Amino acid sequence: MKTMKDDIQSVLYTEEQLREGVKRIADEINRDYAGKEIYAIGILKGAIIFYADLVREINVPVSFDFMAASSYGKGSTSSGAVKILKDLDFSIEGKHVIIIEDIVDSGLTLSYLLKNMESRHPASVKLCALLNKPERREVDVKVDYVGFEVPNEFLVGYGLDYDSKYRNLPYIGILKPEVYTK
Ligand SMILES: O=P(O)(O)OC[C@H]1O[C@H](OP(=O)(O)OP(=O)(O)O)[C@H](O)[C@@H]1O
Ligand code: HPA
Ligand SMILES: [Mg+2]
Repeated sequence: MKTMKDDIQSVLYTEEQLREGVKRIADEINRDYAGKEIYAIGILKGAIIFYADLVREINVPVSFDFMAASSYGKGSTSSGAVKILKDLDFSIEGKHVIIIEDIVDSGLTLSYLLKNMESRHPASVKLCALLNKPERREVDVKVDYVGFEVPNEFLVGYGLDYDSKYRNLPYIGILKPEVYTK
């Protein structure tokens, strides 16, 4: 029987490496936000696994909220348009917001979300992404907290999908090109 693993060319980050990366980011956040409270906005669906692991390493109070914004359909490249599919539940006015993403690729999603959040008058907004793929950047975005700089390959696992699949792989792998070019 064919398994998800058969579609993976190689493992880029093991569970252990991901744990270390998450811990490194959390340590920075704990240092920067000591004595404050955080309003953590997870971007559905890709960020949820990273989000769940990250918040458990943060030692200041964290309020949870989520947004769904989609720029990708079935393909492996961005369509350019960002659409809000689910908005925040609460106001972020006067709050210290951290936007939590799994990956920054073209930067379109995060740059759109950053502008959108800033218009709601939070006390501060920072961007946090587990993965950064700078080679594919189309718009400039400054990511404040990054776990790993990744090569220009299509990645899946630990929340990242292709065609809604592979999100539940516990590691991050490079998807075999024949899976998305066929
Ligand atoms: O920098 P960009 O080129 O904008 O790409 C990054 C975004 O694309 C993916 O989400 P997607 O829109 O595919 O939805 P998902 O999180 O539900 O997988 C990923 O989770 C980021 O949110
Ligand atoms: O490499 C990727 N994998 C999955 N989803 C993505 N969205 C942007 N880049 C990627
Ligand atoms: Mg996403």
